[in-house]
Amino acid sequence: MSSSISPLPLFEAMFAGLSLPAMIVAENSKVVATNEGAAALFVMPVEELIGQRWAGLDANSTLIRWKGYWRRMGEGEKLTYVTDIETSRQYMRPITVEARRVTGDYALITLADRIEPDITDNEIVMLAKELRVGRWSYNRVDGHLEISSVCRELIGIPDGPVSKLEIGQLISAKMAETDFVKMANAATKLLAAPGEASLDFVIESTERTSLLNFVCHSIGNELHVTHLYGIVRRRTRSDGPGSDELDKYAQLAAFSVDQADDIILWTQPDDSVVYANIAASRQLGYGHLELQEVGFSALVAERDQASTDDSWRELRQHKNLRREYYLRAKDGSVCCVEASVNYVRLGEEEFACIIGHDATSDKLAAERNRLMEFSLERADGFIVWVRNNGDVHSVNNNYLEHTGFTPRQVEDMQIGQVCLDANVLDESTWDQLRTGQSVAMETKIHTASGGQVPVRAKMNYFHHDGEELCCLYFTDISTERDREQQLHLAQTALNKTAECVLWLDDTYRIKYANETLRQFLPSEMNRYLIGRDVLSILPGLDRSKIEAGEKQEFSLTDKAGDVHQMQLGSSLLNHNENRYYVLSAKDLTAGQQERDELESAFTEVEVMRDRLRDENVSLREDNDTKYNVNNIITVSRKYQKILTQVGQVADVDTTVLITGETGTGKELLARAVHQLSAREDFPLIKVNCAALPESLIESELFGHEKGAFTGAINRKKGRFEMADRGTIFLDEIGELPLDLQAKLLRVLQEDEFERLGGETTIKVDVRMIAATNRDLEDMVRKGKFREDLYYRLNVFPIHNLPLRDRPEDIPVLIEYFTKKYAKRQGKKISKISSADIKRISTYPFPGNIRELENIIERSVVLCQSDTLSIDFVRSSQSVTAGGEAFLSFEEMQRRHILDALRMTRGRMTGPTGAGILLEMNDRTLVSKIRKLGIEKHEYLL
Ligand SMILES: Nc1ncnc2c1ncn2[C@@H]1O[C@H](COP(=O)(O)OP(=O)(O)OP(=O)(O)O)[C@@H](O)[C@H]1O
Repeated sequence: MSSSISPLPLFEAMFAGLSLPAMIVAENSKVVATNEGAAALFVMPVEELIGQRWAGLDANSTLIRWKGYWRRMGEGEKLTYVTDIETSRQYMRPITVEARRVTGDYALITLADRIEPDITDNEIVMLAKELRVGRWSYNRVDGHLEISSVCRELIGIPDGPVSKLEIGQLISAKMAETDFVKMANAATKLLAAPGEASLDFVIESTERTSLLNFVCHSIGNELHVTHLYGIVRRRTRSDGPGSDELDKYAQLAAFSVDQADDIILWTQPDDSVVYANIAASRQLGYGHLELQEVGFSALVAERDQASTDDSWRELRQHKNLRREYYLRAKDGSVCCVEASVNYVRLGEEEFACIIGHDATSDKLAAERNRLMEFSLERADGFIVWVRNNGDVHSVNNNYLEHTGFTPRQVEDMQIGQVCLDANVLDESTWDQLRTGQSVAMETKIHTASGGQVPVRAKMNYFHHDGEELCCLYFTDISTERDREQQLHLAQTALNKTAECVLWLDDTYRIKYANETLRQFLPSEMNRYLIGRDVLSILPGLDRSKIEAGEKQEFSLTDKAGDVHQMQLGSSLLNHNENRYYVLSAKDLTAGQQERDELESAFTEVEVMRDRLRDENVSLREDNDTKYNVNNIITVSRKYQKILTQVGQVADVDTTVLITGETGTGKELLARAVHQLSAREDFPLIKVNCAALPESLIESELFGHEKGAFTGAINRKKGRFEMADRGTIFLDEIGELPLDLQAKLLRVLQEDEFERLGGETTIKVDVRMIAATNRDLEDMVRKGKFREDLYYRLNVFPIHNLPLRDRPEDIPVLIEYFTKKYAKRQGKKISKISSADIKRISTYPFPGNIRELENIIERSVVLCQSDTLSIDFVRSSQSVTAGGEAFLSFEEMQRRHILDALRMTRGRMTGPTGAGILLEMNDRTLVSKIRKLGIEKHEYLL
């Protein structure tokens, strides 16, 4: 240091060796001394500076301003301000000035270059930013925490003041639990004693996931750690102790495993868990360290050391296994994990690396799907899924089975080919479906054979795989419709019958009353009829007779006050495990009315006859369907009563006994009962008891086991078994041998029997209808028919009328049979000779409708024109053997048998019977007599 003037001797000593730029300035602002530091700032020698005015060197000052500073310094104030000085190179240099008075006449000015510290600070910040290194420090003594902006950015801490607690919460939310535990452990160690730590962790944010490196130092004195500081930076290629490629891949692998969606667990033969990734910790609800503590056996239900050893043995052998584990989470819930278990050996150590995924929801979904499929394929309904352009998407099996379409045909189908109503799925229906409502309607669906099935359709909307679908669920309502119709017919018949019909329950309360009865009763009584005790309506009735099924007479006063004498019959019905009494009462005083009705029926017949007589009347196009129930043709009012009985009994499971002469249509009635019953969809099995050889009847009815008798080479089902759930029709029941009558009775009573040669008891659910043209009551009296069986069969008797008692049916039957046989024989017959109809109508028809049918069939065969002449001559009794007409073979047999019967006084069988005379087996003769329609009155005259 050098100076020209040295006003103060201390000056040299003060400035010696100081690099701090300084100068002594007098009150007049002249520099009286300075040093090398100051000279360096001004880039000029010390000598040049001395003598210059400070107010001039300070580029922003003037003498006046200097005077002002001087005065303020005189009041003891130290002045600090920033300004610029002009260097010898004429650059302005920013500096910070500190000035204070050192004596009365001088001031000491020290100068600091503002460029260098700013540059250094900025350089550090720039570097930190560039390298993405964040600084942080924590002063434990005063609690001050400082976090640099880079550090905040890397971790995701918002700007502004944050507390330690907030930082802890923020970090734990963004960090995997395993990492957070690692970091907390490191911090605990560093707070206990000075040291350093470096660890990697993953920060997850919505924008990205970053792998960061955290370096921390702690310093302090002998007593405690006072400071923690460190950096946070992004993990880069050159970071960490191993900076080679291997290390990079190891870190990437570790990261991937940690973050994988699959559950990854590494276990060892002692069932310890050495590693669990984030997904495993999260799924099982255990922290990383907790999992290591509890071990694998605590997670797997029913696992003990023996089963662990077995698993390890298997794993060592196969190296890779597929397993399904039910893992128990910390909260007790169980999840199903489908895993691949891999065997890994590192040196001496063995590991099982379990990689699996939570299959609980998959399993539930798969199970639900299986159940859905199962239900759909077994659904009674037909299911069709349709796209919103009308294309069929898919159908269920039931649809294919019932419509007969093949899956291939269905692929190209449109809704219009599925159901009759092509607009069933129009835009407005789709709109309605989209709101979540289901739409229902009745329509018909097409079958592959061109038929149509009436259905009820229910439509529902659903969205599947980005596609709009409508699920149409069709229910077949054809049986429902038929049944409704049948029910309607039966009810109408019941209401139209001339008899009053009542059903009572077993406490004699009225369950049903038909219209005919209601006509008698005053309206207020009608209103409350159902549920009332029958005696309160018909007080004259005798309960005990109802119970015994005996006939009784009582008087009934009608609403007009007229008294009617009624005859009542009753029968007991068992239906659906309930007992009912069916009462029917006939108005005996209504004889006149009946005669009137008969007369009007005759008039009707007369009209019809007239029409036919009216010169070869044309055949009508259709039979009057009003009288056509299951092909039973009649216009007779008397016959209507029989049909009413059929309607009454059809739907109750009662045994029916149909009696009547041969050929009157007993079998037809039996079929009608079956068809109108709920058993209609099951078989009606007919057994002709007269036509079976005696030795085979038993095996026919009840079946036989293999080897039961010679010729029984196979096991065979009997008719009763075949009729299970349906109806068995025992025709000619009067011909059943006595021993079989006993067996039949057992079936009737207990619904069970054994096969011939068999020991197993077979149970069946069969409804029985029996028919006979014999007088069973008479047979009972003569001991030829079991009385108990007779009562059992006679629960609901229907007596069929001979044709001669309903001659009004003859013309319509002729018409019916003519059409039937003309069609069958491919003939065109449009008229019938009216003279012939007149002639034949007086014939007594011992063979009844069958005989008439045969006559018409034969006439149609012989018919050569469009007008039918009835070939009546050959059947007529008026033709004698010696007459011009040649007798038919049948008629000749008939007469021959009649002659034999007359000779034996009607005895058919046995040593003095007609069978011996005719050299015919008794059974064949009986059957023949019946077939030919030979009646008692013909030979017992
Ligand atoms: N009302 C009717 N309408 C049309 N056809 C009838 C009618 N009644 C009977 N038939 C016909 O007459 C023939 C004889 O009827 P069915 O066999 O039912 O009589 P059946 O009384 O059972 O005779 P059998 O006692 O000899 O067994 C059958 O072809 C039947 O179709």
